[in-house]
Amino acid sequence: GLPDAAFWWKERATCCKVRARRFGSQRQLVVVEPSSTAGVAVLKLKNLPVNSFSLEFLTELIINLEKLENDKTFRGIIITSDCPKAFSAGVDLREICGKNPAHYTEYWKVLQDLWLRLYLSNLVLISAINGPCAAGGCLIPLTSDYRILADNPKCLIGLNETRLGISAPFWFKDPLVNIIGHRASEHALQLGLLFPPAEALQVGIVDKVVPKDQVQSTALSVMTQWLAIPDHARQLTKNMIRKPTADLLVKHRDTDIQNFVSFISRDSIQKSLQMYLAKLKQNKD
Ligand SMILES: CCCCCCCCCC/C=C\CC(=O)SCCNC(=O)CCNC(=O)[C@H](O)C(C)(C)COP(=O)(O)OP(=O)(O)OC[C@H]1O[C@@H](n2cnc3c(N)ncnc32)[C@H](O)[C@@H]1OP(=O)(O)O
Repeated sequence: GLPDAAFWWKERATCCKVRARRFGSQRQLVVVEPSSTAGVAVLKLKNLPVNSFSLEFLTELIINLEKLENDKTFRGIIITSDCPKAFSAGVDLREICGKNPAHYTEYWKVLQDLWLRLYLSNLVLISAINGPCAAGGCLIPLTSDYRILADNPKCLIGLNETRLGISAPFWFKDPLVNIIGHRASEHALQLGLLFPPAEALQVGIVDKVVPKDQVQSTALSVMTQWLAIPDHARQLTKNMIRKPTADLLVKHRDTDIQNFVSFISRDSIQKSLQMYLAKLKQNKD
């Protein structure tokens, strides 16, 4: 069972709803549609231009995931992007640059919430990665049960944090190690590698590479295979495999937040994030 996580979810769900009311935005940043396959929802990320994780976007994402988790008609979710430029550009650098410790604390808690909600989901999660996917953006694929990447040279995927002068948190590193192994993670994380599709498949950070126009249909056919397994057996097995990794975050959330806030508040870290953001703005196509 998941008593610790269940407790956190209940408490955090209330916080999310309060936060959602605070934003009161008219923009729909997450679109949920039923698919042609019964019991399967397609969740489209739509925070233009690059699905960077703003606090508002994270909040909307968590609320939608919670609704799907609690709706017994759904057994699986395909997560994809509705932004032509990216699957996700990861953490919105404006959320972790030039703000105060209270803001960093709130932001990190919400990012942890998203990770827990995804990693311990009872539903089958398939990432249909139809665009570039960098750093924090990999949170969704790495917590999914299966990853399909579009075969396009622009569709780079990986944890490139070190290139920004920061380090991926342990709860990004652990799923990566679980998926691609210790040595490959050591290499990929230290060098901040962003893998093009063929290399991503070879190292194992994705399970399948298909032409971009087949990502969605492939996700549906893979989902059908996963849904052929009785839910209770699959869920018990998923939980058995993932619980030790999830427990590390559940048990050390507060320390992790403190570490993040003190790390991100350093002048040297702020400077290198600002430089990276400025470089992104210069390198326009
Ligand atoms: C003791 C230790 C404790 C633990 C410490 C933890 C430390 C922190 C860990 C933080 C965890 C994760 C970090 C991250 O996720 S950082 C984000 C990393 N992301 C990236 O490197 C991707 C950056 N983006 C791109 O490479 C490209 O934008 C793209 C996705 C490939 C798309 O390219 P494009 O040419 O099609 O579009 P582009 O013009 O670049 O972008 C459009 C506009 O979007 C802005 N933008 C892009 N990415 C971000 C972002 N992540 N945050 C904010 N804004 C972003 C970009 O600047 C453009 O804006 P504008 O149009 O110029 O205004």
